[in-house]
Amino acid sequence: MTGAPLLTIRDLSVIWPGTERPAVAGVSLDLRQGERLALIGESGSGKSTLARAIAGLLPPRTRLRGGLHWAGDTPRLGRDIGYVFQDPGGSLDPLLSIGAQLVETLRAHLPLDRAAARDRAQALLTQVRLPDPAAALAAYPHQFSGGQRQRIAIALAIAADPKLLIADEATSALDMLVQAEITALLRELSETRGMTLLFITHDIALAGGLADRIAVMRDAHLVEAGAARQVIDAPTEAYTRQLLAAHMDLNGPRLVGPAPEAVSA
Ligand SMILES: Nc1ncnc2c1ncn2[C@@H]1O[C@H](COP(=O)(O)OP(=O)(O)OP(=O)(O)O)[C@@H](O)[C@H]1O
Repeated sequence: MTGAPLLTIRDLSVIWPGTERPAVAGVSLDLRQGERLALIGESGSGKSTLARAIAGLLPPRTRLRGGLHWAGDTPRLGRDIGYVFQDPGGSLDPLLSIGAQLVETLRAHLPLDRAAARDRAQALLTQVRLPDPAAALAAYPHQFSGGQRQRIAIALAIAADPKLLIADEATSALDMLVQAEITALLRELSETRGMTLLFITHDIALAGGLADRIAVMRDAHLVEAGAARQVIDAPTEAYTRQLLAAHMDLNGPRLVGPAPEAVSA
């Protein structure tokens, strides 16, 4: 179930340093507590820029207009907001064991001694379904597959129990089977923790299988936002219909339905 607004975005525009054209232009959108919102649109439409604005991850000289209004205190990245990037390498230090990275992150945000942090690290690796979590604590990032590294990056992102997790094309570099597994994991984590999920993808089918609501961006603007089923079954915008048609032609999986793991063969 989704609840009260977590974040209200009003007329937000973002211009990157050294550029003149807004990468996000006049976007208004609400993010509700506990919901899964998919942000879709083609490459360059402004999805990551919007996500970075929400996470406070834009460089200092970025020009920002309009408002981001949080319910409660302004959240801190890493503590209240978790961010998972397309390339898990961006979040993982190749020279540190997985256990050391998780313990460091946990102790930076929570009042835990080393032993308690290590127990919590192992529990997190269990939650993201990494095989043999105890052994994984002593291993290094290069010893894992791309999908496993992404599971570890997700464990790091949720370590401090954030209220919002942003998955920015987090499954795009993975093959289809692993992509479905990671998407199912993100759904499960958001459900069991009551954590809001902002899922960014250019894949409307993936969005439909995961999200409560879908927001569609095109050329820096938000062109459509609504319940996932409504956006997919009865899109109001020609651009959304184009995105759907492009996917239909690929004869892809059903667009709205149970999580991928629950679909019978
Ligand atoms: N670091 C940056 N400096 C300057 N301009 C940027 C930067 N990052 C993105 N942009 C510009 O902002 C616009 C929106 O890009 P953005 O990455 O937000 O789109 P996107 O929809 O997330 O695309 P993709 O799916 O390829 O990541 C593009 O014109 C892009 O060139």
